[in-house]
Amino acid sequence: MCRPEPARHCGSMTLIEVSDLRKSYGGRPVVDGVSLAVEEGEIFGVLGPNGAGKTTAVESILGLRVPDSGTIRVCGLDPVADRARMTLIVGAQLQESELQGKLTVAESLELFAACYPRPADWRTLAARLGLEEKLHTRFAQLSGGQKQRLAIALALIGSPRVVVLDELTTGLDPGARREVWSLIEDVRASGVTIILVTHFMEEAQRLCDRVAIFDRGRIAALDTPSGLVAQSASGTVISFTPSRPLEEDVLAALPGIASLTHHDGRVTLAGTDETVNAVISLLARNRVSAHQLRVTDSTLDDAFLDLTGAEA
Ligand SMILES: Nc1ncnc2c1ncn2[C@@H]1O[C@H](COP(=O)(O)OP(=O)(O)OP(=O)(O)O)[C@@H](O)[C@H]1O
Repeated sequence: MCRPEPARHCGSMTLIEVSDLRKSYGGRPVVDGVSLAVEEGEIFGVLGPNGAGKTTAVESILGLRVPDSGTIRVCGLDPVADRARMTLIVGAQLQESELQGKLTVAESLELFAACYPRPADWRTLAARLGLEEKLHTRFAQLSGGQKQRLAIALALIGSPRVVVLDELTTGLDPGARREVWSLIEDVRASGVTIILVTHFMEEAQRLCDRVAIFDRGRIAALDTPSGLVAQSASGTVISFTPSRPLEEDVLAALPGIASLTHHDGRVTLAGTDETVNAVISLLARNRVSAHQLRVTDSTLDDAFLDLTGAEA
């Protein structure tokens, strides 16, 4: 069995291996041949539009759903056949986790700690997650952010080697979301491998070492956040209002150009760095000045949109 190891060894060892995973509901494939590998110590992001199969895939990795076919190994264990040993290695915060409303934070932590042979010290964990002041508050009285912190604490109580966080920050205000992000970074720094299912591009960009973009049950792309952005068809966008009109066919022939639009006298071109340089030379050659010149790089949002056709 894998033993917990405190240091971060990103890329040193494959901890989770999924090969050709398939799952259908009512004859409709919702996970359709997914293969991926998660390395020890990384934060692996799972993104995708609603219904793309993210939760089905992740809950299959946890052994909570039985795949139709394919293989999954977590630290060498089969999540379904080795369910008991899996629970000692993997912690999870799942979508819409709810606790009995009358349980206090301390009671919940104590109760969950009692389920594991080598639990983390729940008081230390509560302090680390900023729940010290709330130990005697009932679950029903906690704010959304405090409930999420408790969910992270409960996912970590068994000293897991891998933790799965599904839509951890949905429903949180931007301040609470940022606080949870730094908690996740602390958890990663302590050597825990994290699978993070999220709808927030900023969250994925900030936290994830690699991201799999799911679309209709398949992985549409798998790369680092910056690798995905580089794959985006939008590339670099330059927009400006020229002091006098430029010839359409000259603009359309610029190197690396992916798209050209005009709106209210404003020209917008998507392309590459080469396109931007060519636009600047063209303007200079023709003694045309550019008002409100803006150059922006595409973001993970653009990559998501290009790859799935859906708004993040
Ligand atoms: N137990 C089930 N029975 C029938 N259909 C299901 C079941 N679980 C999921 N589905 C269907 O499978 C598809 C994928 O669902 P899943 O929850 O895995 O998607 P998701 O990518 O996590 O979506 P979201 O971002 O909305 O959480 C959806 O169309 C869903 O309705």
